Amino acid sequence: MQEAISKAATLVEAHAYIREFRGKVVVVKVGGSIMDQPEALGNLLGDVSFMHAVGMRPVVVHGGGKAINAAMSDAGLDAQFVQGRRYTDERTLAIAEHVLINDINAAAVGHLKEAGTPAMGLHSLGSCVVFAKRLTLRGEQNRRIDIGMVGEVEWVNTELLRAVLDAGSIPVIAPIARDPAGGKLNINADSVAGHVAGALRAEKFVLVSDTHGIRTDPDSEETASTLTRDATDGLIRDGVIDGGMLPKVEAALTALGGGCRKAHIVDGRIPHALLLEVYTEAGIGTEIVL
Ligand SMILES: Nc1ncnc2c1ncn2[C@@H]1O[C@H](COP(=O)(O)OP(=O)(O)O)[C@@H](O)[C@H]1O
Ligand SMILES: CC(=O)N[C@@H](CCC(=O)OP(=O)(O)O)C(=O)O
Repeated sequence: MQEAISKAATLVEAHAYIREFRGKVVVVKVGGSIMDQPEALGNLLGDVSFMHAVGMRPVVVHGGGKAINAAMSDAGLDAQFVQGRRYTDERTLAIAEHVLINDINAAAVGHLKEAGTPAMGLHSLGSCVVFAKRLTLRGEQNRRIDIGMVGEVEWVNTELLRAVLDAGSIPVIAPIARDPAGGKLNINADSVAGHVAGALRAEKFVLVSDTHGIRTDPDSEETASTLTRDATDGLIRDGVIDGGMLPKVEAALTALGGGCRKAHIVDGRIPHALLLEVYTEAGIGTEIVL
């Protein structure tokens, strides 16, 4: 009986948030890191379906870095990353596009549809909503680093995204962009998601990854519940935030700078991490604030 009563209390707690967030856009970035667990993607998209059912307007942006690594290894190619971005030559781009769109995007749309939720894949092999120019990274002494066919977002087609949302469907975006000449560029999925969240002025931007949040100490697993831009700058300088966390922090700041209200990094290995973040008082993970 006590268990049943506490379930009802959870529903009552969620009710206030359901009302607050009805009609609001939430951009959910699903990291490739959680796709190792066979059930994880389906479970997470089950939560996204729940959000849709209670009136939010979710937009999904997915990665797939680990699956691209595996496909590159099968093709005899070594994966190389610079500042969290994959060095991308023509063969790598073709592999990334295939894995991201034919495998992961199709699976994500399939999971949502199976859960009875309308969803539409938006990507470079169909209706693309992300347009980019070539990214130049800077290294020591401001030296230019060429990482090949990698893009930085210039423009997001919010009109098409809003049309899909208005039709009651969930846009599912893969991180390959088109450039002005009609070519294609590989983009880190966090960066795509940050620009989408900013351009849509989303209520929330949730990056779902394989860490409890952002570690603030190299010798401990402890993570911060909130971090300011200045604090993240310091942690990047000290090397505590590095690798795959760099584009996440940058994406959160891009989203907030564009007018998104809140940005969080949560652990997709925790069941229902997304629902805990959005619909309970406690929240989880790390919130980044300006
Ligand atoms: N300060 C930090 N706190 C947490 N994770 C960090 C930090 N710095 C680097 N990382 C790394 O970032 C990884 C998440 O990035 P990534 O592997 O690209 O995930 P995803 O596939 O979800 O985008 C973590 O697993 C961790 O190894
Ligand atoms: C340029 C670049 O790095 N693109 C990424 C796109 C996928 C991605 O970002 O996947 P995760 O979210 O799983 O890391 C890549 O090729 O891995």
